Amino acid sequence: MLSFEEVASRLESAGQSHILQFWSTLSAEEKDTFLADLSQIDPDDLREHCRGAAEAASRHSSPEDLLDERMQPVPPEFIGSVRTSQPDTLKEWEDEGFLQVSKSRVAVLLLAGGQGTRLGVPYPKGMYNVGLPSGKTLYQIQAERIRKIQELADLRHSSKCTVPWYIMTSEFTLEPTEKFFKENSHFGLDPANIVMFEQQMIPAVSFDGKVILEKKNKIALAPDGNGGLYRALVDSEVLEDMERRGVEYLHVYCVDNILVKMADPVFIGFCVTNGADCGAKVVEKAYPAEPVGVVCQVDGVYQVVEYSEIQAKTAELRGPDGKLLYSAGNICNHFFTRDFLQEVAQKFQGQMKQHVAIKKVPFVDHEGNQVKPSKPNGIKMEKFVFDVFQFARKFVAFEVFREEEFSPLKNADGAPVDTPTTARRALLRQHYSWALASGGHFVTDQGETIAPKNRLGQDEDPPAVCEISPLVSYFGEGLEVLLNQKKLRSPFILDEKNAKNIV
Ligand SMILES: CC(=O)N[C@H]1[C@@H](OP(=O)(O)OP(=O)(O)OC[C@H]2O[C@@H](n3ccc(=O)[nH]c3=O)[C@H](O)[C@@H]2O)O[C@H](CO)[C@@H](O)[C@@H]1O
Repeated sequence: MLSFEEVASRLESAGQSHILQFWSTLSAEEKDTFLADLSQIDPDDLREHCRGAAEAASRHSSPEDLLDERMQPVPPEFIGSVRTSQPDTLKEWEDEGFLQVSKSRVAVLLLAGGQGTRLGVPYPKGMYNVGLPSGKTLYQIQAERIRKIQELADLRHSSKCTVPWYIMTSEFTLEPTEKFFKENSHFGLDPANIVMFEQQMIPAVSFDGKVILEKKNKIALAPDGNGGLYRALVDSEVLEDMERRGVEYLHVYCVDNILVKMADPVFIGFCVTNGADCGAKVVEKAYPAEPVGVVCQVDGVYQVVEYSEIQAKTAELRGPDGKLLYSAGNICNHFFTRDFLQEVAQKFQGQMKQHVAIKKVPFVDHEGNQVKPSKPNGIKMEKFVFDVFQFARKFVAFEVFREEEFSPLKNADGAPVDTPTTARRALLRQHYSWALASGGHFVTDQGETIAPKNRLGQDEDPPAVCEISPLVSYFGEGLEVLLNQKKLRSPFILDEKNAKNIV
């Protein structure tokens, strides 16, 4: 730890002496922790960060910052699609994916360092229970899908494979996530195959380029965006861990999509077969203002233009077929080879774009009072995970059906979309349709038939409640033998235990 004089001189050289303005009012203990925090900061990096943030904020949304004029849609022939591909082709991709999984070459990597501000819960989003009959949280669902995909690959190839689970957390989410996993016995997974690591936190900056003080002895810090992944992979030696385990392919995904197909063999197989080093799953965008990034080209290079950075008039453009021109909606499910990640970490990480977010950042005023601002007062700089697509030798996009693979939890109930209610409904609709397709018939508690409904309206709950554990079926497979010609009493929960009793 540096001395007070050393820290003071470093902060002065970075133009940030105000950080110590309350020093004389702090207790000995407060001084100690503050000094320890400040000793970690490199003055050159800090000066550069503050200068860059203020400059980027002043340019924010200025015409030269806009990408709209330089965008082109992805040519349809560059998108693989579950919708348009022949069943044989899909099966070939799936076989290839399962082969790679069975050889323990595939890992999943969860981006879980976000603060989940829109959902408004004080704990990590993965711990959220959307109110399924089983009460399972997002983390539990994901863990069980990993267990199932391992089991399915082992059955096909008589293997004993592992799909390691890498989890990127931040200062906000690491401790509660670790605790939650321990309390839940890692949901039946071997803890040796769960690797949690932390992304970097960076200071929030005022519009005049000064670090914001959150408390008298604490600067306001925020995670550096999900693109902080690439630095964290190096800092935490995660790439070495992957190499040691023989992992070659990564499925990177965001925490809040209740329908996420962990280590999806079809997607992995599609990317591997096409020799891609980088890939993105997309769904057709539902409406122009939907808050999803669009996969497209900018100056001929593949990238995602984030929903916060596209102008409404561009998002509303339609092609001759009447469909949105920019319709390849990013669902934050990416494929990377380990080699590609290695290359990004070594060569390109420093070139990644910094995105500006103007936010309300709580601060202390000159008198030392804590203030919650009513309007935005600070700049947070973020990197985005998809900003490495431009460095890929071969980038591919893969279109999947929204109702099968995408229902994100972003907002609290009461909002019109992406809430606990819509996530729960999406999962229960899927499981209901799997049960019907497997020949099951739903009945009420009194044994009366519930008329099956093969087509449900967009916001419609299924007429019967059915939840199928991922430990029984990963994506609808293997259910005929359990459910065909069976009367299923709603609410029907199919878990490992009653699956054994049925057979
Ligand atoms: C930058 C990015 O990927 N944007 C995508 C993200 O938007 P969206 O704005 O919804 O992104 P979120 O803020 O929810 O973050 C996505 C994921 O990244 C994680 N996270 C976020 C910030 C951070 O510093 N560290 C971190 O790990 C979050 O925990 C989450 O798992 O999902 C949408 C689909 O649902 C996509 O259409 C957007 O293109």
